[in-house]
Amino acid sequence: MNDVKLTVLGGEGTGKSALIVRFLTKRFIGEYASNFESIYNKHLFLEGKQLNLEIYDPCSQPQKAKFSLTSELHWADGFVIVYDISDRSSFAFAKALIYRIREPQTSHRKRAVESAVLLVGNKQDLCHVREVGWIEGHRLALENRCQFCELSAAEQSLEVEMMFIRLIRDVLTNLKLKEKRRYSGSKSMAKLINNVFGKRRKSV
Ligand SMILES: Nc1nc2c(ncn2[C@@H]2O[C@H](COP(=O)(O)OP(=O)(O)OP(=O)(O)O)[C@@H](O)[C@H]2O)c(=O)[nH]1
Repeated sequence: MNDVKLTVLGGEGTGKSALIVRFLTKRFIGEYASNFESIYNKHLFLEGKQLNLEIYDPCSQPQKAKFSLTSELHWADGFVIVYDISDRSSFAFAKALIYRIREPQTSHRKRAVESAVLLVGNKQDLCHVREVGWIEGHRLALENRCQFCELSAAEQSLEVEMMFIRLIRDVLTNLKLKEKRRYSGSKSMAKLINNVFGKRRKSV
């Protein structure tokens, strides 16, 4: 069984818990406890594989969230970065998070392949008080090799599900790529050893 680990990050009150709960239960409750962190588990069958999905919902710690994040960055295979389309400051925060994830020393220290990231503009039902345009979100995502969508955890169950599935598919593609690189890496090492020692043996 493949393990897929996702972390949902974003500013305070952007709807991180609402999105996770919507995905897991198809329900929108309205108010969610925000003073403790949780890891949710779900078994999924996708692309012919049984998956053990873990979703980490950190409690809101705005100071910490901005620049430390070290354990989250090492734990997760993929990130959902959430902002609220009716709150510009949450977009600035999402931008800082994306830059942190894409910092060269973060993305290359441990990883052969970049983490999958999906930027979400939540609360689309509040578009009458919109402060962040669709194009801004799209551009930020494009410039940082992220997927992008706008949706409403409050009103759209299917879209929320499709958003998570999209990210999980990206994570699976990355895992395959990593496996392929590891395999071709060990193959070229074997070839190198064979060239060096094989040739020597012939000339003795
Ligand atoms: N209108 C609207 N409200 C939403 C939506 N999603 C979440 N909310 C509301 O936004 C508030 C915050 O939602 P949460 O899911 O607790 O947000 P959070 O990011 O987990 O919050 P913290 O953990 O405190 O940072 C709640 O009152 C939700 O009901 C949405 O799509 N539309």
